[in-house]
Amino acid sequence: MSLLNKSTVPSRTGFWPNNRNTIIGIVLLAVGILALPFVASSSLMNIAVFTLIFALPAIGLSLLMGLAGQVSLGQASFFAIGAYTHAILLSKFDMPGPVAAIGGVVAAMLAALLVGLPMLRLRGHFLALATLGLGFIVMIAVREWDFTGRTTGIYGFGRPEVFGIPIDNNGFFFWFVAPFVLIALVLALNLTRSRAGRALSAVNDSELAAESLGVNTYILRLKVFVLSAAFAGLGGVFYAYQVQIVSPQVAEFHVSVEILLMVVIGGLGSVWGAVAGAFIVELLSEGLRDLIPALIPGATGEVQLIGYGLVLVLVIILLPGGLYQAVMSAWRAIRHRGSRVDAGAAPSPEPAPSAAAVSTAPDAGGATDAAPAASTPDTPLPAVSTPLAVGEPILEVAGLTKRYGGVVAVDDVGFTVPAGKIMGLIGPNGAGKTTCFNMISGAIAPTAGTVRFLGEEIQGRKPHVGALKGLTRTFQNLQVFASTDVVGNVYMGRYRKGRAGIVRGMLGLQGREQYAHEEIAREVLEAMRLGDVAGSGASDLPFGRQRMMEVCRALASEPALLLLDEPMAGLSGKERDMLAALLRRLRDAGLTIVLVEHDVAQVMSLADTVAVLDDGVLIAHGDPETVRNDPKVIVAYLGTDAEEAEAELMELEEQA
Ligand SMILES: Nc1ncnc2c1ncn2[C@@H]1O[C@H](COP(=O)(O)OP(=O)(O)OP(=O)(O)O)[C@@H](O)[C@H]1O
Repeated sequence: MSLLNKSTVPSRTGFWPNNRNTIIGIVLLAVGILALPFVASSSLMNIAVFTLIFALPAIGLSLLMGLAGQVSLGQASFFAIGAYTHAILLSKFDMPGPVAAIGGVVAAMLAALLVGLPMLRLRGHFLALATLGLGFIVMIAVREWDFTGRTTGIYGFGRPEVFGIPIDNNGFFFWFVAPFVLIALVLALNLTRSRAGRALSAVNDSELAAESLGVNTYILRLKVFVLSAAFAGLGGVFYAYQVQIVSPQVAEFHVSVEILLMVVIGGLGSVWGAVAGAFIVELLSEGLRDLIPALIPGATGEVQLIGYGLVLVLVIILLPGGLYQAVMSAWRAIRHRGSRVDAGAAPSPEPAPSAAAVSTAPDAGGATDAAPAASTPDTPLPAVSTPLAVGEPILEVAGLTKRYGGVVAVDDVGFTVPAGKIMGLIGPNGAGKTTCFNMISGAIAPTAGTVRFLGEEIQGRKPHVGALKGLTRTFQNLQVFASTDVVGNVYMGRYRKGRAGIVRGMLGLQGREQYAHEEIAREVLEAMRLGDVAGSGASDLPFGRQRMMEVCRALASEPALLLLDEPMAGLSGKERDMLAALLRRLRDAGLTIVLVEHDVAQVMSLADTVAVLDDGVLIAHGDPETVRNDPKVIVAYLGTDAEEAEAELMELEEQA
């Protein structure tokens, strides 16, 4: 079983991990680790051992902060829990080393579960505060509790042995820890590139969009928090072995700051960076230990913390992306220079237009002159799921109400959407259309009323509940996953169709599934004429193309019900026509669509039924012809003067 992602299905563009580079990196690191004890001085060996020990909690924190976007100020508490549990199991319960080590890791994970269960439901910086609090609780508890040896700590346990050989010098210990760090590194790298890792990044970019594609953000964050604690606990186990005494010092706040510094110096989100950061902080710590007493006679640990603080501030100001950013910039500069030299030596025949050039074409909507591909019946159509026969009720909304204080945004709205049909939801600005969508999709909870999707009540449930059953949406205010490219965004649409979780992701056992989903994402992009920008950064696209990309992302999920919130806003005329043609074809293929749109002419020509909201109230619902001629709609939607409104309607009809 390989620990690296592997698949017999190749990725066409390197969207998925470049295993070759990872393997080269790991092999170089392993060779360095093997050689170091032969060449390093004893002080360098000491730094190297602590680098490996602290690389473990740093890797864990980099997953939590860089990938999941959750700040923890208490990584030292999980490190300490791992160290104390291990030491106690060894010294007080005479447990074998491996069992005590597993005990240390499990105890750290359980503590994380206890803290994470309530805290990860909250948004913002609550986790940072909770972990800070946990850090103080652990520190005070171990200092005051007889069982943990109060200020003296736990000591008197043996060193590890491998095949009867005691690991009793720095060189051996370094080799003893190294395989665990290498494995942790590979597992973490695999995770960042896996379905779960991509989902975590997506949650970090837009929690709402990720939820709306089926990601259970709470559970995913909780899992990565517990995983991060497991890495920290393992680091604590090795620390206990190396130092041979576990005292309250290990749980102090400055240890958490050190680990945080490692991750920030290395570059948030870069697993390699966390290891490099661990080395730099250990060097720095050694340097500050000598430098600070020389500068300030009698200075102790607290002053060292000021040194860390200064470095942290400097890194954040001067190099916010850390070492990772610096190395990547240097690498890009070298490659750029290399390609310039090549170009000067031998001019290439016909340079292909770059994706970036395509994406930044002057046409704001990104439209091209060629005939819209998706409007022709022979162009491929994204798959849809059709759980019901055409005409059966797929979405039933009753008494839906949303109050914001005195404002009634949506007032007792009810309608039924039949499967395989398009329903237009129109109304003047502020009528309550988006609020309705938000309640149907689960983005907000209604004050009253019910939403039934495929016969199940989903009102007040998180968006992933409906999404997993096939309810997908787009957003009026675009929700782009800015940290990835266009195909990466559309791949996330496939989330509900995937199965691989965190463990499979870490073990790299999901390549086939990933590549298959990537292929589907590309096919959807091709069908929507976005294939040329598949590799471009999502946030580099012009507005109109970002909107189309969101539609692609929703379609990639093979929805049964698609909620489109103003999908035509910002699109060029040709793109609107293309989208309208595509929606018709999707409807004919069995997809149910609810469309909020200000382009009334398009809605009237597209929709099978139209519902009209005005001031939160449903004032009309029926076929387009009836709705168009409804006096309430004419007055409420187009103005108070009925004659003028009639004239405008005629104009719209002509346009349609
Ligand atoms: N979070 C909120 N707090 C208070 N009022 C809100 C909130 N969200 C929406 N509203 C109000 O609810 C009403 C309906 O807003 P909503 O955005 O649903 O309308 P809309 O029909 O989608 O408008 P538009 O076509 O301009 O997007 C508006 O009066 C709006 O100001």
